[in-house]
Amino acid sequence: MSVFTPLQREELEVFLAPYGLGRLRDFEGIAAGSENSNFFVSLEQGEYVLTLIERGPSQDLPFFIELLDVLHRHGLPVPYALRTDRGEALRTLAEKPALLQPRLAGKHVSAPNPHQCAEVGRLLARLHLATRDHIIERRSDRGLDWMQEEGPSLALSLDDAQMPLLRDSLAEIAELKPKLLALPRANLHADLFRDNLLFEGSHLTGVIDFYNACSGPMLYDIAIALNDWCSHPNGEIDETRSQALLAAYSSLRRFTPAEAELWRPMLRVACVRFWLSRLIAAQKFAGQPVLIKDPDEFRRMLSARQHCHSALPFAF
Ligand SMILES: Nc1ncnc2c1ncn2[C@@H]1O[C@H](COP(=O)(O)OP(=O)(O)O)[C@@H](O)[C@H]1O
Ligand SMILES: N[C@@H](CCOP(=O)(O)O)C(=O)O
Repeated sequence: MSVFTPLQREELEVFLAPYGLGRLRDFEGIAAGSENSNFFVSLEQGEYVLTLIERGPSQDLPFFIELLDVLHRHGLPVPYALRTDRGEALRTLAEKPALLQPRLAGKHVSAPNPHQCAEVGRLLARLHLATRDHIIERRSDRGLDWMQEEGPSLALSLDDAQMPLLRDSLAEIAELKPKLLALPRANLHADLFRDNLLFEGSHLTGVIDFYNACSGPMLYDIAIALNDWCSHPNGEIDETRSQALLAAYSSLRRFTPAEAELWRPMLRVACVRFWLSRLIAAQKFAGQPVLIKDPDEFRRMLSARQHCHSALPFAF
């Protein structure tokens, strides 16, 4: 699944020629992923990934290209867009916007250890430090406004046991929104899940899938990552992994008192965001051959975040 647009060898050869990376050796569609068509492409000069953008805000592609250029210049292992001999990054193939990027080494980790969580924390801090002084503005299309728009009708579709949890969380978001939006900002990955990072052992070798990247409160990015990297299956936080991630982050950027105060609510906001998007996806793609992630994972997490004791280290 997830090659929505198959490619012929001849059209790919024509597309690749202006990059000057040698002849096409081989290519294959990538089964993982759910949004775009991705291909591993082997050329004489190395290994690459070709992405055809299938859906989503294609008018925002210049934002993603610029952000990835900035992060690449700061030494982060990101899939920046390669340029042709005419300097073009964003091109067209099979009538879709197309980008060629370096193939990053490594594999996804499904059961992370504390060392890997510390790498995630350092990576996030580096991403935020690289962008906070020159933020490239992009409003998230799944931000607080979106949660407030989509949440109430989705709450009505839940059973009586689940509805109050979502309804109360939406009320908390409405109450805290001005404070949340006033937190220190930077560019965010905003989807730093396990399936968007690559590792070789405990060494982080790649961060991919920037299509949710935006500008916003850094704390939100940390909460999104921590929920996915440091939770038990029942939704409770794994304290060892969580402390490893937060300590590594704060060794590069210290947390502020406002961030410390809003940390637990922010963990809940990050749960609501993905609970809602998974509920929507489950309704929209029901019965279709599309990877549908379990919405209930975030219901359990949100429930566990009602009474969690997680705290940020070293806030001043
Ligand atoms: N630059 C890259 N280097 C190595 N692997 C990549 C790269 N980009 C994508 N992949 C692989 O392709 C898969 C799907 O990519 P992803 O960006 O998550 O797709 P989608 O946008 O469809 O969700 C990833 O899980 C990863 O295995
Ligand atoms: N990582 C997310 C999927 C990305 O979010 P989306 O809103 O762009 O679908 C998840 O695991 O739900």
